[in-house]
Amino acid sequence: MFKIAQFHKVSLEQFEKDWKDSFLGTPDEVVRKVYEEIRMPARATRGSAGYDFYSPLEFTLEPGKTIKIPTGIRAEMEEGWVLKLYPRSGLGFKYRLQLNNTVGIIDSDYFNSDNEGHIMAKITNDSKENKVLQLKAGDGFMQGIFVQFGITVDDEAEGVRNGGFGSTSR
Ligand SMILES: O=c1ccn([C@H]2C[C@H](O)[C@@H](COP(=O)(O)OP(=O)(O)OP(=O)(O)O)O2)c(=O)[nH]1
Repeated sequence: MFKIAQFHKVSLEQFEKDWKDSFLGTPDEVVRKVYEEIRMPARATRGSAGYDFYSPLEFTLEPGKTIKIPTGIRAEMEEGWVLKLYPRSGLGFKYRLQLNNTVGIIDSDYFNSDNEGHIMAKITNDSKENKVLQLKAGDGFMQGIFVQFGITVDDEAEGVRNGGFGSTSR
């Protein structure tokens, strides 16, 4: 096993900012309680590849609907590794739960961004059978897998990331 990463919580200040961006008008004390109860991602078994990410809130997602979840989590990892995010298989099977970006790519240098490398999850219930997804706070909804990658022999990338979602072409 390669022990190359560590999950952390983002700061309360960063969490409040990103939470209010998704859920405008949430009272401060509610955001603080959500923050305190954030569960760190964990593997279910010794042989599991995926770290389950747990929902910080209870929510219902009708077919066709989307939600952006600030996870409260940042991932520190060695260079040469990437954290890939996927829906939990069970929810994919039942509800065709999708990440809007199909697979979430968390770069190792996202960790030092101004937003602390706060991992966001945008998910959609893509059920074709009209199934309504209901999750409680603390339920796993997504899994993250650390993967090692290579680069080309003539690679000269030297830029420094700050942020995500198109940040490197801004
Ligand atoms: O589901 C996701 C996917 C990405 N990110 C963050 C981490 C990642 O390091 C950063 C940029 O993601 P990516 O490289 O996939 O985005 P891009 O559209 O190629 O933009 P960039 O130019 O910032 O690389 O956004 C998330 O928080 N959640």
